Amino acid sequence: MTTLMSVAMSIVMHSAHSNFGKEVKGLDRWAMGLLALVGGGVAFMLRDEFPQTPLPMATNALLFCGIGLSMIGTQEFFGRQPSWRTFWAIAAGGFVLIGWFLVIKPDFAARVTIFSFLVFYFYAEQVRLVWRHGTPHFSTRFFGTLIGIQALVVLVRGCMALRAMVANIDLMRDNAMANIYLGVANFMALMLTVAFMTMATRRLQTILEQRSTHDPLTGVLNRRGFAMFYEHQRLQMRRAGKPITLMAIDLDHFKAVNDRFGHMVGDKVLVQVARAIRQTLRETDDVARFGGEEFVVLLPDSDEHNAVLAAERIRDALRRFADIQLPMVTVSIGIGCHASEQESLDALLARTDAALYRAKENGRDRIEIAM
Ligand SMILES: Nc1nc2c(ncn2[C@@H]2O[C@H](COP(=O)(O)OP(=O)(O)OP(=O)(O)O)[C@@H](O)[C@H]2O)c(=O)[nH]1
Repeated sequence: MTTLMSVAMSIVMHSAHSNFGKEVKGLDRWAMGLLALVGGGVAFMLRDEFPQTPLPMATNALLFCGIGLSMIGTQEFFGRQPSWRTFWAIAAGGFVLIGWFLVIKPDFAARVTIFSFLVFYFYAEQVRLVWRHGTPHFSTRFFGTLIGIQALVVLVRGCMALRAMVANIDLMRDNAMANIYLGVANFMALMLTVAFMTMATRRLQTILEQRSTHDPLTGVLNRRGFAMFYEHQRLQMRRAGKPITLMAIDLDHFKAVNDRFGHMVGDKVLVQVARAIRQTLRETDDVARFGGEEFVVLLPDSDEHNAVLAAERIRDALRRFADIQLPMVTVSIGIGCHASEQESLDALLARTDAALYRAKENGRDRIEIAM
C-alpha cells in the first residue's frame, strides 16, 4: 500500500513541479526520490524470490538515491546550492561498503550500521536546513518535526547495529524495534512527502500574495497593495488621532529618457527611482507604483511639513543618479494631507494628483501642496 501510495505522491509532486516548479524549487527531486524509494521497496519485497546478491545491493542503492534526492530537493527548496558531491560520495561509498559486507565479508550488523549512519546524514542535513532557513509557520514546523523524528529513528537503529544488537535490527524478525522501524520508515516516506508539499503550497501562497500586491518591475507595492496598506494605516492613525499624508511623484519628461536611452534603461531608471524613494522613507512609510512613471508614497503620522522634508530628501537622492551611471531625472511632487477622517482614499488621491499636475504646469522639478 505504501509503495503504491508513494507512486501516487510522486505523480502529485511531479505535476506540482510542472505547474509551479519555477517558483518552488526541489519538487522534481522529491518526485524522483520517491520513485527511487518505490523501486527500493519493490526490490525489498522481492528479496525471498531472488535471495542472491544483486537484489539487496540494488535495494540499498535505490534507498540511498531516494533519501539523498530528498535532501537535494530540500536544499533547492531553501535556495541552497545542492551538494551533489556529498550525495554521490555517500551513495557510491555506501554501495561499495554494503557490497563488501554482503559479498566479501558478510556482516549484517555492519551493513545496517553503514546504511543508518549514511542516511542519517541526509536527514540531519534537512533538519539543519529547516532550523536555519525555515519560516516560522506550521508547514515548516510540521516538516521539521517529522524529518527530526526520522533522523532520530535512523540514528538509534544505527547505534544498535553498531553494538551488534542483531535481534533488534533484523527487519525479518518479529520484535518491537524492527516493527517500529518498518512502520516509521514506510509511514514516514509518505508523511514527509505530504509535509514537504505543505511547505511548497505555503511558499506558493506567499509568492502569489506578493505578486498580487507588488509591482513586478520595481518590487514596490501596486495599487491593490497600496489600498490594503492605506486601509491598515488609516485605522491605526484614526485610533491614535494622527494625520496621514500622501505624496504623488511623477518623473519629468520620462518619455525623453526612453526615446534617448531606450526602454531598458528607462526600466532601470524606474527601478532606481523606486529604490531611492524607499531608502529615504521611514520604516512606517511605504511606496507604490501606480503604473507608468508615477509613484505614490503614504506617510502615516506625518503632516504637510514633514512630507515636504521627505519630498526634498527624495529629490536630493535622485540628484545622485550620475554616480550609478544612469541618466539624471527630476520629479514633480504633489503632497496631500487628509482633510478629515471622512475623506476617502480616492478623494485624497484626487487632491494630491491635482497638486502634482500643478507642479508640472508650474515648470516641473518642484513640490506643490494640495488645497
Ligand atoms: N521604460 C519604461 N517606460 C515606461 C513604463 N511605463 C510607462 N513608460 C513610459 O513613460 C512615458 C510617459 O510619458 P508621458 O506621459 O508623456 O510623460 P513624461 O514624458 O514623463 O512627461 P511629463 O510627465 O509631462 O513630465 C512614456 O514614454 C511611457 O512609454 C515602463 O514600465 N518602463
